[in-house]
Amino acid sequence: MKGKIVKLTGGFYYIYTDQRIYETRARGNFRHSDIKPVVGDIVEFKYEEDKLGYIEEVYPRKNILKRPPVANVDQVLIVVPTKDPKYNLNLIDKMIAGYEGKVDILIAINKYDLDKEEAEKVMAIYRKAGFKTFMISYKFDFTIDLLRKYLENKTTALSGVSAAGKSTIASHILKKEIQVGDISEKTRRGRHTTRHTELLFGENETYLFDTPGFSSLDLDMKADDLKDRFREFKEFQNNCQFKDCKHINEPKCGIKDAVSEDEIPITRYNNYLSIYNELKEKEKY
Ligand SMILES: Nc1nc2c(ncn2[C@@H]2O[C@H](COP(=O)(O)OP(=O)(O)OP(=O)(O)O)[C@@H](O)[C@H]2O)c(=O)[nH]1
Ligand SMILES: [Zn+2]
Repeated sequence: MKGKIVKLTGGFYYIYTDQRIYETRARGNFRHSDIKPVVGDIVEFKYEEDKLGYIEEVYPRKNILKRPPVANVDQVLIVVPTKDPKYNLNLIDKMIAGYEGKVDILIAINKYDLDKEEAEKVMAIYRKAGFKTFMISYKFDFTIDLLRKYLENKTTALSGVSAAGKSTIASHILKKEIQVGDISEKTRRGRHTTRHTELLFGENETYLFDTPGFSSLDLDMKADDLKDRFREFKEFQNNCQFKDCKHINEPKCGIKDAVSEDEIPITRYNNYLSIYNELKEKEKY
């Protein structure tokens, strides 16, 4: 049978086909190959009534993301919490660099009810950098209604730190109940955390991957390629004196000029430098 993996938990895959979910274990070809089925994969599987099924084959993927580990995605929605926990722009820019060129990116500044001014500040940075950016809160329906339009007829992976509000957003977008965490006042950490990735769906062909949060990220790329993962650099790089300008120490750099003229957000440029250095450091070993 052919179906789509909608959930992976405890070594079992849950496969959806013909209005039914089948439980299987990954087996066969996979044991010794480096293809590991992930949520979102279209697979061929065997199943007999009252027996655990198994996956035989993974169909070619449109794409696959490392973080979160999902396949066949149209876009990612990066969820940035305004507060509780406060956003980390360095991590956001790293996430963006990881996705850029692979999959479309949307950004949602969440929990803006907690500090509207702060949320507007962050939104301005990403709008200026050229991203479709939303300011949302489940407390204001119209913000969710607007976002929903951009998620219809698409498969979207939610991505963001723990307690950013991914499950809350999924639940309001899909108008379904999904267990979400309480912020524990003491630790400021989400108490219920999503531990597995699951593909959820709602009206108008809206598919969402709710995924576990993460707090750090290892980028898999060369430091010298990082500049191509900052989309707003493109417009200004022709002003650089050197064709292979890294926009760091070179004289007459179009990117540095754009930063000082406030055409490129300074936080984006500073994070470019720090991620660049981190990648260079890794290349030494
Ligand atoms: N004030 C406010 N709180 C929110 C908002 N969205 C989510 N929260 C709260 O933030 C906490 C964490 O939300 P979750 O939806 O569990 O976060 P998550 O990103 O799914 O977290 P993980 O599953 O751990 O990755 C919960 O207590 C939510 O009620 C919002 O728009 N405003
Ligand atoms: Zn330059």
